[in-house]
Amino acid sequence: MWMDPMLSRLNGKEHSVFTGVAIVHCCSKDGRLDTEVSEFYEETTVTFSELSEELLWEYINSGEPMDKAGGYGIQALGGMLVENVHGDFLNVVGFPLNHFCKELARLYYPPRPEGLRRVKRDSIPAVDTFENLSDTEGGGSDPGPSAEGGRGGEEADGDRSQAPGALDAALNGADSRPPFPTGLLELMDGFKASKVLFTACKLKLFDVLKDQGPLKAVDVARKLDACAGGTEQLLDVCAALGLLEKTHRGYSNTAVATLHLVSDGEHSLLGLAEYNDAHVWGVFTRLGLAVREGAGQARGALGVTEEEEHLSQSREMTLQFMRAMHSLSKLTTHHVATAFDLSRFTSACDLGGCTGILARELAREYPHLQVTVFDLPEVIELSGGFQRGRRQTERIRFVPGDFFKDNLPEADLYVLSRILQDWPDDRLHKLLSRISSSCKPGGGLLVAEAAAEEEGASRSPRLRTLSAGQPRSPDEHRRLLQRHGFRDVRVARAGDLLRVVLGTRAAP
Ligand SMILES: C[S@@+](CC[C@H](N)C(=O)[O-])C[C@H]1O[C@@H](n2cnc3c(N)ncnc32)[C@H](O)[C@@H]1O
Repeated sequence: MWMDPMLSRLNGKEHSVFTGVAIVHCCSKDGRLDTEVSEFYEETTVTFSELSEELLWEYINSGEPMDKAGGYGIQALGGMLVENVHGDFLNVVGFPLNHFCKELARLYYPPRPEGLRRVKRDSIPAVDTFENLSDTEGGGSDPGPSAEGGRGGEEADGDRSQAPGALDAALNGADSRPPFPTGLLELMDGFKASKVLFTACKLKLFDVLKDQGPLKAVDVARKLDACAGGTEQLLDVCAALGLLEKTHRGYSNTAVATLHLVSDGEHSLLGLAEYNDAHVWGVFTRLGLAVREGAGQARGALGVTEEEEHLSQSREMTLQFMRAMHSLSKLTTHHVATAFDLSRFTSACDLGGCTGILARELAREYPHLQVTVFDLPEVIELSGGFQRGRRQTERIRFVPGDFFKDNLPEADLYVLSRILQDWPDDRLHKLLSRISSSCKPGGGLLVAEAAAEEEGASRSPRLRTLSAGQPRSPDEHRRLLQRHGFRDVRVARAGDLLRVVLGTRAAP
């Protein structure tokens, strides 16, 4: 449409572009036509430049129509009309393409329940913009004053003019430029996404939205007692990361956030996020020092297990560690307890059993099993806090001790869940040899460890701690148990994260 009469009214003003889009998804089911309508709204603010009448006429006389689908053309000469865009640039040009693509992905590729949806890099707002966190308007793309329309103009039209060299290369069927290093750039940016997630968790953002969402940014800021500009940017990045939903009514939690990021959820991973932020983040910042000077010089990043380093520290840190282990274990205990039929055993001892969460699952799954949780005294002392609200079965008992020094409780099944990978070989062999001595012939050893990379584990087990131990292949696990007197060693996958190994103690 021609905008001449409107131009003089917009000159130097701020204007909101508000677009509503409905996606109608149709499919036929048993001869019936099913339809699903997904609607969303996108609001973007355009600040128009203050132009002299002379310049305005230059633009009007250029015959360049503002002919976008209900919006403004900001390409070529149109670029000089716009001073600032706050929000999605494509929405101004007439269609909120970024939001539209996200909606399509949500409709046709819903997030896998166990993982966060990775949103295409282009649509993730630049986290660097957090540098300007004041409440004054600062974000958004700036098409710049150039009469050529700059970057914005090219994107709006999809009319990317090719450099002569590129055209030659295309014609010759050869492009000498290296492929765009998307994966590498994502890797370099990844820590920002983690920090955004940790910060949102720490601020209890997902709790606020769970109880009161959807909320506008300014209301979230008020509830968090935080700066409005910074809160809005945090909310937008969380939305781009698939943690929040943004509509014209405000922000609300996505299903994955409701399930895993609110504090009182049955499947909450908040404890793990808090621990990673408070402890693991610091450990990894010392990685360079640990690599250069060795583990002894820079405790924490290499060679010293997480728990060894911090269990000697404060009670709060021990609790934080236990909350992290507890929330992670909740995802895996059922798989570990049921990977093999353990009904032939009548007593089990979970060495390093922490809060007792696996013990509870074992007791639930095997009604005749008595389970002992054996862990360091400071951990056992705090384990009571994790039993609240649940009926503590009489078949579970908690025993304090050090598995390197103290007598191991008697049991016909010993369990080591996520223990071996944290220890260097000498400690690991010491522990296995102590278990082997305590275990009677016919008894069992059940080991659950992170699956190694080659088995398609969703993330590298090595990355988990960069600790002194190492992830092992199924064969390596088999040999390890055989070396310590266990036979009939069987290996199974336990969900996405772990591998479970079961061996039977041979007669000496
Ligand atoms: C990585 S956590 C694993 C916790 C639990 N097994 C799980 O799968 O979630 C290691 C556990 O081993 C315990 N631990 C570490 N050193 C120990 C020792 N020397 N004796 C007994 N327990 C120990 C820690 O307190 C912690 O609970």
